Amino acid sequence: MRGIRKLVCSKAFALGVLCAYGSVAAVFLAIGRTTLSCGYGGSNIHIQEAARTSLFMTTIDDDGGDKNEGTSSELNSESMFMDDVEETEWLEEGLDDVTDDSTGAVSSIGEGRSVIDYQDTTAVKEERGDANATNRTDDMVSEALLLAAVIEKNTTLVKEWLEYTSNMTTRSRQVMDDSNPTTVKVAEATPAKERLANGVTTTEAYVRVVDNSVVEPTVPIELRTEKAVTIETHNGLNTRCGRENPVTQHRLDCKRRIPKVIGIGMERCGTTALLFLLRIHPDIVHTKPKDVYYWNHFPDRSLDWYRDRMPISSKYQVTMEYTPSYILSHEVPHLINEALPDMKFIVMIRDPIERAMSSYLYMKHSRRPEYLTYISPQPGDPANPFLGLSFEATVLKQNGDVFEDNAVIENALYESHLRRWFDVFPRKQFLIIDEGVFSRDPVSILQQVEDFIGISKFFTKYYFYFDHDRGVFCQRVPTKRCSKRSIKNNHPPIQENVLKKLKDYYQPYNSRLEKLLNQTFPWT
Ligand SMILES: Nc1ncnc2c1ncn2[C@@H]1O[C@H](COP(=O)(O)OS(=O)(=O)O)[C@@H](OP(=O)(O)O)[C@H]1O
Repeated sequence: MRGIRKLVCSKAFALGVLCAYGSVAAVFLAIGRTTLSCGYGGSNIHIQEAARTSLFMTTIDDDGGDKNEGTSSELNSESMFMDDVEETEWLEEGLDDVTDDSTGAVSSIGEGRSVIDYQDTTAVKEERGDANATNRTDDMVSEALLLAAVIEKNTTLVKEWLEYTSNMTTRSRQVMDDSNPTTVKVAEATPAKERLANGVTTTEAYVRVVDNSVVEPTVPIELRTEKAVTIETHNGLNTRCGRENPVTQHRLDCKRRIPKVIGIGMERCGTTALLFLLRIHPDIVHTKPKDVYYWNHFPDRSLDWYRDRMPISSKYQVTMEYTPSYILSHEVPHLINEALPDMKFIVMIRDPIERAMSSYLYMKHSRRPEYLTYISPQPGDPANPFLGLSFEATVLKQNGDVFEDNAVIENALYESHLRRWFDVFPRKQFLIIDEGVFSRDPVSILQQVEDFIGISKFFTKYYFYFDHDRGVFCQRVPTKRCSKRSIKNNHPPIQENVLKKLKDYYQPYNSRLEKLLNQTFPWT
């Protein structure tokens, strides 16, 4: 049965907010009803309505079956949500150039502001007329604030919501209790569909509220506006540590933490892109730049030193660092195991020949001497020995054999590298990702990462778009960002005879890898 309650907030000023809880959390506004307010801390929330805007909400019961359908294909193309999105470039080499404005990202929805006016909570209580009214009122007010924040993209409301939820009574306070690992959490508001008819744009959004005491509180909301409004997602309202709110910082226990997840490989396998896309998850924080090199370059320094390299996180977040060169080390697995035996590891791998070409091009273009010696120990021009050396001359010795000691080749012997780690840690502590799958369908991979790390389910296709010029998926919200330099498959062709030699060389390693991982790869 599909649902049922409809809310209209039109030219007449708004109205009321009711959140009904049962098997679903439902929210609706009613025209001309009691005006409600959130009477906490002496402050009321008033949102003014602009003329000619109507807001129309429909909630759908959870047996509707189609709550999340339609969120993918429609969102895969650039839509009206892109209109006023700023594009910011990011660099492959590091993420430190990227300003993180995703914290509590809120922006004006522009014209067509809707109005919600929350007044007396007791009215809600009377309306409900049952014994649990007080707790429910708290929930209702919380939901109302949240919705207002979602709809209005209003920073003040977001803060109000955070403050309010931290002052909630009984059941909700219990939820916020330190001993309880989960908390009331707003995960997302995801626009799912958009229709334009008779000059009216209708946007359907899904608001996901994670609350460990409410079952299935996903609330689909339909917004109908006479003018197009931009609905974007605000991430992690109550899990991220903000800069300007000491109360919230205290509640979230904001401090630096040792990572729970480390990306250990492989270089040139999309590791920067993975971390970059992961970063919009409200439950993840990561180092900038991504490589820390603690375990392989500074193992004599203390764990406190390592911790100091980490970003500030809340107690609801997971800290990550990604140093792809760790996987090559013989000592690092043992060092980590001694100090942090429960560590989880992410390893990205890729067609070894593609990886070799990517590595070659990267080293060659970087022109850094330490890289150039990797390309080939065969001297060329004495003044600049490796510049201009071809891929073929880099991967093959003068006698035509594969140059197996060369890092461009050797790093892609995934099976032997992984085996050293599997000897030390249980297999279940590793997530192995094929870059080919990641580049085609990053959302499925990001969802696997969510499961692997054990964080909330957040990722949908809404957050990403495919950049046809670069050939890669990029971040869509809160701002549009993409790799500056990545142009996928921009590799020069490899001579047939060299390609065959490389395929033959990697073949036994690749089949051992498939056995080790009990998994097949298109490039084996
Ligand atoms: N979104 C996305 N999806 C999939 N793959 C992507 C993406 N963005 C970048 N790339 C490709 O990743 C390659 C760089 O890998 P790394 O970031 O691991 O390189 S590094 O080790 O940190 O230098 C590099 O590969 P090549 O272009 O073949 O060199 C990038 O193109």
